[in-house]
Amino acid sequence: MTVLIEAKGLQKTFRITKRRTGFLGGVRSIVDPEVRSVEAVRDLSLSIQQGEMVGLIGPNGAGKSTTIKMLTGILKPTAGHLQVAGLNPIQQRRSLAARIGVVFGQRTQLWWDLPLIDSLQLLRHLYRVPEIRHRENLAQLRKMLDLDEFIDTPVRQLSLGQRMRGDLAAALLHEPELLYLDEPTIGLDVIAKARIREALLALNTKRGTTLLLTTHDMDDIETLCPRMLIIDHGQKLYDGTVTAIRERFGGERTLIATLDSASQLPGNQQNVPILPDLPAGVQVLSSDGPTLVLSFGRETMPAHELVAWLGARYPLRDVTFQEPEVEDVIRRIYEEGLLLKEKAL
Ligand SMILES: Nc1ncnc2c1ncn2[C@@H]1O[C@H](COP(=O)(O)OP(=O)(O)OP(=O)(O)O)[C@@H](O)[C@H]1O
Repeated sequence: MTVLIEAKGLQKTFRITKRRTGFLGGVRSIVDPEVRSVEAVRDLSLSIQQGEMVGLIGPNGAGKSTTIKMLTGILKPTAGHLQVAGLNPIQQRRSLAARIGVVFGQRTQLWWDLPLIDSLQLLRHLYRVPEIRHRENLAQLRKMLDLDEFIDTPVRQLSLGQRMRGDLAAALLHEPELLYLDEPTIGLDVIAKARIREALLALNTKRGTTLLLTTHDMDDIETLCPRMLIIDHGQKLYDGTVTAIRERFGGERTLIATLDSASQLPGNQQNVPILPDLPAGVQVLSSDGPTLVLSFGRETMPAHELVAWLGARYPLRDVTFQEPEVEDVIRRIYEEGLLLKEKAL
């Protein structure tokens, strides 16, 4: 396995000059500036192998964009060691540009007034791609991203989803081995999101392209990224799978049991059924006719034991389980600072 991104103790501190108010304040700000430091990225270490698909998530201001900008050579780290594709992003920025592609969901690298095809032709010269290679590549991308229906349309007239497919094509024309995507599905409808995700998966399987994406959409992570990095306050707080984080912080699971319709359960005043001798850690949340909704902790009781307990006492017709939504788990992690607390211990 080849390591494509290697960062050790990466640090980025911005120095911001605070402006004082009023005329005299303005003069004082020039003579005696008040400087404040923002530690956007702190002691970040990570290693990404060729062919991986990694999601970078974190709340607003966590340090995601700053990290990506350092990895692409746009920003110089304040401290730490960084190698991308065997290169130093700052000292070898031009060589690195030929090996990576970048897509920003909120910005475009296409020429607004030109038909998409013209932008895709122009980029050949910017990236200095030989003509034959460019032609073959463009043909492949037209097919993979379904560009033909709008390739002759000026970029300003494209829908957001079409423009995003155009931007992806633009970033892939020089066949980068590593693609950074910043919010690739932002603002897209469900169908357009699905198309982008399909294209990214195809890119990874067919070309073996390594993907590193930042997103606030947990569906992007669930469909695309076996590995997820969570950063907050500039620190890496988690590096692992979505499943594992759900197991650690997912809290209660839900069991929906449908009993034989004839069975009657005695209820309390709020009409929530009372199940005598309910095992510890299990709670009745609600009921609707023969359907019971129970919550139970994943540590306190294995799911099959709860089904066996119910089945021994009530005529069961059907059972289904619901895991907490990853979206909710991540929201709790941010709001309650769960990983930050762990790191501080
Ligand atoms: N050029 C800059 N000058 C000063 N401070 C900056 C600069 N760029 C980012 N910051 C600060 O660094 C911190 C991290 O910002 P960054 O843009 O990396 O966060 P992010 O995780 O990408 O956020 P979002 O999800 O909102 O895009 C923030 O406090 C931000 O205000």
